Amino acid sequence: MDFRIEDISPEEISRRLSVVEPLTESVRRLIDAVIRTEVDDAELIAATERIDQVVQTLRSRQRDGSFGTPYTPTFIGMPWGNAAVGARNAIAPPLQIRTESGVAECEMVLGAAYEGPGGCVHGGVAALMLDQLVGEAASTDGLPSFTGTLTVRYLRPTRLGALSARAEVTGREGRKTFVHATLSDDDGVTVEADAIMIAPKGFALPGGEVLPHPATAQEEN
Ligand SMILES: CCCCCCCCCCCCCCCC(=O)SCCNC(=O)CCNC(=O)[C@H](O)C(C)(C)COP(=O)(O)OP(=O)(O)OC[C@H]1O[C@@H](n2cnc3c(N)ncnc32)[C@H](O)[C@@H]1OP(=O)(O)O
Repeated sequence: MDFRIEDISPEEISRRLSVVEPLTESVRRLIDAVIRTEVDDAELIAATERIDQVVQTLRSRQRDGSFGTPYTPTFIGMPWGNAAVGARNAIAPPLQIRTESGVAECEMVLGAAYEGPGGCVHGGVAALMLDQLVGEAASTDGLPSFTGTLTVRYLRPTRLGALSARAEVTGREGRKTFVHATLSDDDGVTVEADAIMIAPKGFALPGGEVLPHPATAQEEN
């Protein structure tokens, strides 16, 4: 995993987010509109041309490859291309995750873009959201962890609409953190998951230097 440092202030992060988050929301509205529109073919073709013009403008200056996760020197992460929570990623579900020691939770409203079985949330989307939540719950002590194993049980279909999710650390063993998570609608839990999260041994800087992971350092001492 590459580890890139970008030396910017929290104020500069907020300024950048204040510009890109409305853009991402606008693209989310576009995705929903494309799925649900009933305009005629001529309007669809005209819309395609207008959207392609916007894409061309955005591509006039573009980074190579993916966005990555830059960190500030004080370890504020900027995972803005992330598939689950990226502030610049309109295909990410709209999640505002809150964390406290060993716990991560959020409410969300999922629309047409997240459909699997008719009218219901796609199982992969449910797993994506729970994967992110278990990762954030496991990382609340500042030791980021990878998902080693994620076991998901779909108890009943999850209707699209207003939902909530919660993950809680249930145990730790060396570099392993055990986390239980649930996705719920108004009638209760629809999906539950158990994860074994593993703190990696270190982070590779672009130059090849590896920063030791604090949990590994504890193991070695
Ligand atoms: C810098 C500051 C940041 C600040 C804070 C930021 C917070 C930021 C929030 C992030 C939130 C992310 C949420 C998204 C989470 C993903 O989506 S992560 C992406 C999906 N996962 C992956 O790509 C992981 C791929 N796998 C790997 O990289 C490696 O296999 C792993 C998981 C790092 C383990 O490798 P390793 O360290 O070499 O493991 P190893 O030494 O063999 O084993 C260590 C222990 O783990 C066990 N283990 C190993 N693999 C597994 C496994 N797959 N399943 C179960 N147990 C396993 C072993 O049995 C062993 O157990 P013990 O013998 O100690 O009891």
